Amino acid sequence: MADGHLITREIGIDAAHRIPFHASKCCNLHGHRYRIAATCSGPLFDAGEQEGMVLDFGFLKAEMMEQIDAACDHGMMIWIDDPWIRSFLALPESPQGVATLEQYRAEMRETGQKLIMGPFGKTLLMTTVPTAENLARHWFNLLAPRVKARSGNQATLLRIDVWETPNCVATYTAPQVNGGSV
Ligand SMILES: Nc1nc2c(c(=O)[nH]1)N=C([C@H](O)[C@H](O)COP(=O)(O)OP(=O)(O)OP(=O)(O)O)CN2
Repeated sequence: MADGHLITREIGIDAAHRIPFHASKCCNLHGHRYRIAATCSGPLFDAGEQEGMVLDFGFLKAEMMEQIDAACDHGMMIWIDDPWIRSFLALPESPQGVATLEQYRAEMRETGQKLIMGPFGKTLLMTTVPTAENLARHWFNLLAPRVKARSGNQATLLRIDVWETPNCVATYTAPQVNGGSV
């Protein structure tokens, strides 16, 4: 970690989700005010508009809004294998319904998500159950290359913190911070 500098930017979104196999209330479709914080490290720019910065907070916000807010705010985040998926998407139990789901799955392979306007409005289909842990890892994977690109490869996304309630936070950290190999 170069020079000891860390920066953190936070955004908030309102979104609905459900945890299908949760034994208690969380299997119901319900909403949260999520708080999401992205922390980056890197050397300080020594010239130009970002002189003295790891990465302009404005650039980090713009990327978080594009990657997270645009896809999720005031929408539903639904697991593509949720047992209720056909109801959420109003898909018939027919070969055509099965084909539509297969098509979505194929389109989700690269990014782990697909945004659609479904019968209930903005719907983000996800390849994992939308727990706070999975959301933290998913958003980390989307943002990490954007942080690199915005900083000319100088800054590194270190962690994403996702508060599902004011009292519950899940954190995903970069592999080297976890002690694994990069
Ligand atoms: N490790 C995780 N545990 C739970 C998750 C999760 O994503 N990761 N999610 C849920 C539910 O979505 C639920 O909405 C939150 O659960 P809970 O903390 O029980 O909800 P409260 O309303 O009681 O939260 P307060 O902070 O006390 O208001 C469940 N578990």
